[in-house]
Amino acid sequence: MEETFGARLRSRLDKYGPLCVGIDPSPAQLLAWGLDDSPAGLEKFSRTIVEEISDVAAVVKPQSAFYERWGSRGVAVLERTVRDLRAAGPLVILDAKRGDVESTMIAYAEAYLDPGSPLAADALTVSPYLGLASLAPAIRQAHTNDAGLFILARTSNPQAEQLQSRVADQIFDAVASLNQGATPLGSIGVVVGATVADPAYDLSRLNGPILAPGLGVQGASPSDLARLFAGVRHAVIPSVSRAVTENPARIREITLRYRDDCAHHLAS
Ligand SMILES: O=C(O)c1cc(=O)[nH]c(=O)n1[C@@H]1O[C@H](COP(=O)(O)O)[C@@H](O)[C@H]1O
Repeated sequence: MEETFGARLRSRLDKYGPLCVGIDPSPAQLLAWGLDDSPAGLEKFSRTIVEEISDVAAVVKPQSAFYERWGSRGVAVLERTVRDLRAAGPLVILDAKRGDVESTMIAYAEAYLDPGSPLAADALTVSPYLGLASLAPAIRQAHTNDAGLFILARTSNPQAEQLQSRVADQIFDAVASLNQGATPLGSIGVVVGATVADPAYDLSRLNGPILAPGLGVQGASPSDLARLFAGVRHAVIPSVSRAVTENPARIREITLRYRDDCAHHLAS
């Protein structure tokens, strides 16, 4: 039997330090690199990041939207990127934020979490806004395939608070019960933005990973992590995309700097 996603994540974070590098090949990023906004540009951007950081980043998170812009040619680049990353070592969280009625959720779960799928990743971001129970097929698929999920709970964008603050605790309760008894870490994670001013949530019950995007361009810095995630620092995966990848000549250097800064601020 393979190790669970939570176990693989625990050992990768322990070995490489707490950081997820996001691959977000937006038109602006491609332009900054002097690349065409085209599938060939996506390919060069993605391949360069895979080569620069696979041996130093615990986790990598490609953003599906930027590949989907190019239809099947973009998705083909995403497939290669996910496959190359997994072969090189990092765990891959595919950021597609899927969520739908149960029957459709079965298909999303197969598309991203079945090891036989061309887009199979280690974990997927999912949205709970069709009801936590609608995510059941993805949870089943994750458990069957030793994969993981990251459920949006309190996202990094300023528009999120009014809606999400009403339901975030329900999501944390559900995730806590899904991860009960898992060692060394559950495979069902949550997303809590590093930009959140005062979360006031008890995250210690989760027994699962916390993906924390929002570092860099969205305004959070590694020093925010310690206060925000006091008591659960060992389970945090800080995530940064544009701030690490905007200059192709400095990807590795800036990745190492973020990684070491995050490790410093998350040391318990
Ligand atoms: O699920 C995510 O990764 C995510 C959740 C969230 O709350 N906020 C957030 O920014 N993200 C994603 O993380 C990335 C952030 O990119 P940067 O702002 O360039 O670091 C984007 O791909 C977002 O879609």
